[in-house]
Amino acid sequence: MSACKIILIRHGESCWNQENHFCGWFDSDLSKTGIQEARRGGQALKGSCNAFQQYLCDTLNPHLLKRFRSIRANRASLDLMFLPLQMPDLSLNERHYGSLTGLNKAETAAKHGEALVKIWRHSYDIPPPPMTFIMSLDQLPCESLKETIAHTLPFWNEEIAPQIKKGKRVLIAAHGNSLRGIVKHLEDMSEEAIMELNLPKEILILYELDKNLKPIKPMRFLGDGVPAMSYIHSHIKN
Ligand SMILES: O=C(O)[C@@H](COP(=O)(O)O)OP(=O)(O)O
Repeated sequence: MSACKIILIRHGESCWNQENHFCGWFDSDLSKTGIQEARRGGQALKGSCNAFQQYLCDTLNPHLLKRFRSIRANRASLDLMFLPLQMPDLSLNERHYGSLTGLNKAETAAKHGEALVKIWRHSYDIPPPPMTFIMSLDQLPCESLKETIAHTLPFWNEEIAPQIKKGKRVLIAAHGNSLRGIVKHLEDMSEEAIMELNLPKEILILYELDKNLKPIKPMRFLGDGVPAMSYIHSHIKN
């Protein structure tokens, strides 16, 4: 098998991102900026990836796909309907932010200190404080990145990897932390390195993989207005 390409894409800014709330599993709609970012992501997809054959997303994301489609209605130039959408899967959902869900990130950092909040946000195996009320017994009250990877990886191994190995070009749309989990797995990143990694929104992230599905080159950003690569190692905003 020759090198194959996959694209990862983090959704555009949601209203809760804009208001600086911890989102986790909360399904916030896109902000105006997020809609523009989705449009930019769509244009980049159209320009760069017309050979992509499978679109995988999480259960929180279908409304984002609808956004792509409504943007298409407004702008005849944008056509993403060619991409077959695999049924959204819970495995790609965002990390559960526990009792931080809905709190303001800056206020939480002011209350508990930047260092602790950075650990809650981006460490590998330290979860945020748990939710005190849970809806069902099989629901975790909060998740560390390690636990997120534990529910994402089987989907990668059982659904995504076989499609890539069959030669399909796969596009995965998901969230900041569920995608950080995939990147950690692909790049065998250390716990220290993953702590510093933050992915930009609605920027196409291209990986070229070998037959063992390991990157043969560093990730690349595609499209117009892409940030410098240094963005991903430094940008954690409150
Ligand atoms: O849950 C959230 O608040 C953000 C990421 O949080 P941080 O990694 O910035 O803490 O996730 P997304 O908006 O990508 O779904």
